[in-house]
Amino acid sequence: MKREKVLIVGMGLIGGSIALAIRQAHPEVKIIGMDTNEDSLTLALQKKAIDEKKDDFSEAVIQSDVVFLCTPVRATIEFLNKISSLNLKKPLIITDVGSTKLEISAHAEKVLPENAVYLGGHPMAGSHKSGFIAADPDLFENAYYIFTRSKSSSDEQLAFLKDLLKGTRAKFVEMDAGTHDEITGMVSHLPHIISSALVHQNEVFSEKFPETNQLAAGGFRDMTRIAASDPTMWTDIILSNRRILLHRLEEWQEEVAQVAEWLKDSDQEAIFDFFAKGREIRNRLPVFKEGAIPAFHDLFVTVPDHPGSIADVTNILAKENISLINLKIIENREGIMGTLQLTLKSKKDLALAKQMLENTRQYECYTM
Ligand SMILES: NC(=O)c1ccc[n+]([C@@H]2O[C@H](COP(=O)([O-])OP(=O)(O)OC[C@H]3O[C@@H](n4cnc5c(N)ncnc54)[C@H](O)[C@@H]3O)[C@@H](O)[C@H]2O)c1
Ligand SMILES: O=C(O)C(=O)C[C@]1(C(=O)O)C=C[C@@H](O)C=C1
Repeated sequence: MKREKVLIVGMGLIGGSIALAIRQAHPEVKIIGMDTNEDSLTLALQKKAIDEKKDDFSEAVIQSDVVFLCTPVRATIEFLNKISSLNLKKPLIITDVGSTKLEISAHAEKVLPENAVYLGGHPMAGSHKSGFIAADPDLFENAYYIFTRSKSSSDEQLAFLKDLLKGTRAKFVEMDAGTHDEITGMVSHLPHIISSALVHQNEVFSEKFPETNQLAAGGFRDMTRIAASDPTMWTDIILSNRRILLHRLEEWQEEVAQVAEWLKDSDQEAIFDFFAKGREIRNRLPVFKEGAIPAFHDLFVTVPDHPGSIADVTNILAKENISLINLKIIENREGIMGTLQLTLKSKKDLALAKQMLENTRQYECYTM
């Protein structure tokens, strides 16, 4: 098996992070990038995550030894269709990073030509951020990276892929595609639906009470961070896992209806048990081991309310060469301190930005 040329289609958050991780562990590998977003490709070239960019998918596949499909699920299925009509002259390993596995792997088994073997992949780490700008070689460190094997794949091919991905420092696990979709439906897809539903409910509510958004504190923010994720990606995911999610949504409605019943009855004991058991279960969840890096690096800075205070903050960062992925004013009331949310590229940049801003004694900084 050769790994001279790797093609990554979709140079966004996940494709970009994979390119950077392969680059770190295997600098000799030639990485070709493809994307419809020119900005992501240009940045990937600048950061040397890829050696070249290509427009012609068929030509790029034919030249490659390994293809990573890192696009939204629907596009990934379309790319499998395109590969099915190619006349491959050498063996090809195809993998993907899609958040669902059953539909993609069944399709790959059905359409792929003789010389191609498919191994499904899904790194269980990510973010609500999109594009190469948010890519990070350490994104998958200590995270689970799930493989769903196709019948035609061999142990040797799986070992080869793991070695190619060793720079991710992820923990590789295997499971069947059906189990994968059940589990991710529960712990990833359902929470994204609930988070967006909460944001929608609040939008209608806040028309009547306009102060609502200013007052929303940690609880609402924690619950709704993932509602800021990419809509194409999430439309594809939930339609691809439709059957399973319809069950989970039914159960969710029962959970919520039960709480409403207890409230109607002012059933203090049942409500207490609900929260007590909830806390106990939440506290039992395994925590990220030392070294695991959250997928985003947000620093919250309280700034005095005077003209030019945002520029003062960005100037301090610029002097240290710290680049910002995003800057958001999340609280700004006249006459009092406001809060800025600065999104930084890495844990290192976050620590440096915090230190520099705190050194001025003008800003209070915190992370969540
Ligand atoms: N974001 C996460 O947390 C996360 C985690 C694990 C897996 N995933 C999965 O990874 C995949 C990519 O997600 P992401 O977060 O990197 O999204 P992203 O938006 O950051 O990147 C996707 C990239 O694919 C490109 N693209 C879309 N259609 C294309 C096409 N037809 N041809 C070429 N390029 C195309 C987009 O321009 C974009 O740059 C999705 O399938 C998603 O389900 C996401
Ligand atoms: O942290 C986030 O923002 C994510 O949504 C990451 C997350 C998740 O649900 O945990 C999202 C989709 C993936 O397929 C895997 C991970």
